[in-house]
Amino acid sequence: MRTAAIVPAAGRGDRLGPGVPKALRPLGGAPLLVHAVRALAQAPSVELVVVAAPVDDVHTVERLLADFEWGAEVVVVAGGVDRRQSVAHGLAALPADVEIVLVHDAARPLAPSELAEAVAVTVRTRADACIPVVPLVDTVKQVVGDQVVRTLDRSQLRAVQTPQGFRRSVLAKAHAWAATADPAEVATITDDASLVERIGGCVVTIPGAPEAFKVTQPSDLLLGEAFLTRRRADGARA
Ligand SMILES: Nc1ccn([C@@H]2O[C@H](COP(=O)(O)OP(=O)(O)OP(=O)(O)O)[C@@H](O)[C@H]2O)c(=O)n1
Ligand SMILES: C[C@](O)(CO)[C@H](O)COP(=O)(O)O
Repeated sequence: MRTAAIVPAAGRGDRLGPGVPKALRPLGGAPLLVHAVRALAQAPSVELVVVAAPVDDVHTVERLLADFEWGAEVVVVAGGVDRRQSVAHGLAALPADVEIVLVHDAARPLAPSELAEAVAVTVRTRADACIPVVPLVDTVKQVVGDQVVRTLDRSQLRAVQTPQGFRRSVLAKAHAWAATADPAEVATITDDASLVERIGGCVVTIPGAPEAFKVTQPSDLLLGEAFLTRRRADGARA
């Protein structure tokens, strides 16, 4: 089954602070987007990577990505006004013969290619949709204003990462629902798996990876540099 990956990369990175769009900010000497595309292209199942770039930066991103040998076809499309629409633009650009789709944030640059492959294999062999998850390490409370309403049972909660994987038909149906549903409801939905849940689809989980953390605020770049330093040291020893 032909597998492709969509990389939503059109966000501004407001929480990271002023600067170029987040996907183009450097980590260990290369833009976040380059790390993310490299990991996907190195996953054996992935034959095509579609990047949804900021509308004003499509040509910049095309030129940036053309400088590398990827081992998979890489194409760039214009992103949308939010993450969901960027993924929808990527979906619209997929060739008809793609049957499995990974969706992976450019903002998770260090997710291992082994994780992408594990997600793809899970969808190929036993699921309509698969997401990597990690347990919560903090106690979690529901709060209104500054008042605690209740403490949640964290043993049943998981933090969700990307790449998320889907049968293409299921992801397309979920996005078609979102395109016609109440915009207020859709605006509360923050990942593709939630869209699939919303149409009654079954989503399975596999263990995520610490390296698949999301770069959201400035301290996350420090964490990323530390992971890269360790990765390079491990590579030099091997
Ligand atoms: N219109 C948008 C908004 C977000 N994204 C992508 O969705 C992923 C997850 O979004 P997030 O981490 O929230 O990125 P930003 O929207 O850039 O961050 P912020 O909310 O701080 O501006 C990122 O890879 C981002 O580039 C996208 O493709 N198109
Ligand atoms: C898709 C995601 O990374 C899964 O955890 C997350 O929902 C993106 O959230 P953001 O607020 O758009 O960064």
